[in-house]
Amino acid sequence: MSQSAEIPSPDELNYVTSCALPTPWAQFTLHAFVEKTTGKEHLAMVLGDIGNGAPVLARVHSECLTGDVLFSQRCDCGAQLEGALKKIADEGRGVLLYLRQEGRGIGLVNKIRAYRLQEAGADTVQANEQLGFKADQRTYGLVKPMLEQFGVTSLRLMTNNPRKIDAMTKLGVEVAERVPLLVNRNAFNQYYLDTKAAKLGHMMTPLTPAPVEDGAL
Ligand SMILES: Nc1nc2c(ncn2[C@@H]2O[C@H](COP(=O)(O)OP(=O)(O)OP(=O)(O)O)[C@@H](O)[C@H]2O)c(=O)[nH]1
Ligand SMILES: [Zn+2]
Repeated sequence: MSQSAEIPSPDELNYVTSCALPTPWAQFTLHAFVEKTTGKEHLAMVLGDIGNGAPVLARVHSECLTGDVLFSQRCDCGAQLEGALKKIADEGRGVLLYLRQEGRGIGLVNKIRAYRLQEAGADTVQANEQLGFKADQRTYGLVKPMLEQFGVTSLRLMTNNPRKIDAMTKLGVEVAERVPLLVNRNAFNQYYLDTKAAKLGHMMTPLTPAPVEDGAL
């Protein structure tokens, strides 16, 4: 399980350009970056004044073509993407980084291989390992220079993944608050979500409100 957070040298990432991106929930600005060594195109969707120093509502989202685009119910990615954009729109301020590390870093075709192994009985971690990969091959080093582009140093991070929070901290990006993103648990993904909680440490229990003291109401 590697989530190393090496900071790439500044010349590994090019900021290229931006455009308006109207969505059903708000009009974002879409910013394009290119990773020099791989040619991978990474994106940032920005809403409001995020460079004013206050912690920014943020989602660091890893690509999941099957969930984000093809409506797959095998995972929670598409619903998390939509939920995060809606939350940012509700607040009128925030950023979503869309990182092109499909399949926890193993790529789309290998993820489909992994799904086939899961249909034969492996869980999501075992399937990666049977293919010769670590459970999670992602890195988050690009997050720092992407956020620096917008003057952002502190996040209210929408995630259930404690290792993502650790990775941000190691990069020198403050996580001022974790905002849970619990969406779309269904019959097709409950084993996957339970495996993430059991083996990858995801926090899948809803935060309960603090108990109300007697006489407080
Ligand atoms: N290898 C593999 N990758 C998967 C599988 N299901 C989803 N993914 C990928 O996992 C990534 C999303 O990882 P998650 O652990 O769901 O989410 P996370 O971003 O780490 O955590 P959250 O912030 O709580 O959503 C995306 O890149 C998906 O393509 C699977 O069964 N096998
Ligand atoms: Zn997914």
